[in-house]
Amino acid sequence: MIELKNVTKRYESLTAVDDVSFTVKPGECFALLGPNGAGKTTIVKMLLDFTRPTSGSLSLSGIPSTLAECRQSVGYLAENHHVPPFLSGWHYLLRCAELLDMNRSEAADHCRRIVELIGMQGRENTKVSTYSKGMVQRFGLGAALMGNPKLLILDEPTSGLDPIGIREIRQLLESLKDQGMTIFLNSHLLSEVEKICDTAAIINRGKLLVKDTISSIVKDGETLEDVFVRLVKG
Ligand SMILES: Nc1ncnc2c1ncn2[C@@H]1O[C@H](COP(=O)(O)OP(=O)(O)OP(=O)(O)O)[C@@H](O)[C@H]1O
Repeated sequence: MIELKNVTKRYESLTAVDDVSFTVKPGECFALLGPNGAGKTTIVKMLLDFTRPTSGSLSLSGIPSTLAECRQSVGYLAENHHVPPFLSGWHYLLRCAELLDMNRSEAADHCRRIVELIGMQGRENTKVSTYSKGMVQRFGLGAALMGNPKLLILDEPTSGLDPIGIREIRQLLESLKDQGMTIFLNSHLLSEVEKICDTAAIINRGKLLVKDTISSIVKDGETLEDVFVRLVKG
């Protein structure tokens, strides 16, 4: 589903991503982990073609990341995604659907399905300004799901959320995963990653330290946080 082959990204003298290769298979729930400045967002930006690698290549569903068609089945939720507070959640989703060239009645049918998927039935008609951060994030995820993606790319989906909001997003991601969605997420919340994800990669200063199943990375008696600290501190 996702393949990085010897990807390097330099910003002048800084090597933000250094010869990174890994794959994420269809149906996998994958977390890209690393300390601040490790290169996680730079990898996401290259997958979305917001920036291009200095060398190496990235592909989605076998199609190079530089070609727009590779993102036809991709939903993306940026870190600190903004949902206009003066709209209702329903109107926000409806606007997103209309941007996808659906007519009003198709858009309404589709949005009803999305509202159900994100578990916001009964709350969709109140203004976003009255929502908790977890609810706002659910609507952000709803927008990312609008084009019926097969792959979701989420940059820090639980950033700034309280434990209840974090749990809401986890439950939503678990249900999407059960429906066969491939999920690629950047996160600092290692305990959450351990609960949701099948596989993870840890990068530090642009270099890949490990990419494997969580069960292979985390040995008996350890947590993902223990492994993370051990590998990153070297
Ligand atoms: N446009 C840019 N120009 C110059 N340097 C950049 C640019 N974008 C990122 N960097 C640098 O590249 C490195 C990797 O940044 P990146 O944002 O990918 O890290 P990150 O792992 O996502 O960090 P965080 O967890 O803090 O979001 C950092 O040193 C950052 O300062």
